[in-house]
Amino acid sequence: MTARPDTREFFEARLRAIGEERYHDRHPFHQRLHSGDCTPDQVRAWVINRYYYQSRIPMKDAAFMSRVSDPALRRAWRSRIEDHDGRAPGEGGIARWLKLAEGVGLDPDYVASEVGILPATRFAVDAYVRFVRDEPLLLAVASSLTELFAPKIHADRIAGLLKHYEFANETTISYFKHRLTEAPQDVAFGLAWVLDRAVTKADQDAAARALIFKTEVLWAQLDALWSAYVEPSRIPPGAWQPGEGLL
Ligand SMILES: O=C(O)c1cc(C(=O)O)c2c(n1)C(=O)C(=O)c1cc(C(=O)O)[nH]c1-2
Repeated sequence: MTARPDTREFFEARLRAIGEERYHDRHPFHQRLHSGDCTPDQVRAWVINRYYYQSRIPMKDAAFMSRVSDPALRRAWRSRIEDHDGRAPGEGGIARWLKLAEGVGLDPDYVASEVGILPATRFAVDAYVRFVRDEPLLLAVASSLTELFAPKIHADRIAGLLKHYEFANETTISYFKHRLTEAPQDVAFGLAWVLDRAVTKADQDAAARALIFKTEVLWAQLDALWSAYVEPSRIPPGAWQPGEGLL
């Protein structure tokens, strides 16, 4: 006998519970960052490594769209690429991230060169891009649903950075301000899409696992940062050394 699927409401609650338990707002690195306890070099390490995640998001969205035959789904998805790449040079999330990089004293060209990224960051982020490229579309969309939990972390980050760090101002936090409006639109669409399609127990279980996988992609990046740049600091060969890539 096949197991009975969850109701739509129960399944949504199950997805949300995954965020409650596993989203990276619970990671000690974020708690340190948002409460003002990171040193300038720890903030820089976060900005450098997180750039790699940012840079791969539009690539994974392009990989996703390349597999979609439904024009309506592509139309709904494509704003994600423009959010990050902008419509002209100097616009969009990647450019805004590089403003943050400058604000913390990093040369944006160094950050954009992707030199010095931690090995585990690269592995985790590349695994996300591959997952979205290779897995069924339902799981690819489900893996984006960590964005359900992102507005809270972005709001906490804006407040925490403005309160505790001199570099924080309208320009340097503008990436996060934009995400406050972009992410809820994206995720409302993605959530409805997943809830409409994950109607068997097997699909619901697989979608929940995809979301867990994504929380692990995010968590692993912060574990890597902690291990390299917080006590006891063990910077892997080839990764960014404090003092490098400064303005
Ligand atoms: O600052 C964060 O904690 C955070 C988390 C996530 C996320 O949950 O994956 C994203 C973002 N920010 C973000 O800015 C962003 O553009 C984004 C896109 C996606 C995605 O999976 O498509 N996640 C996230």
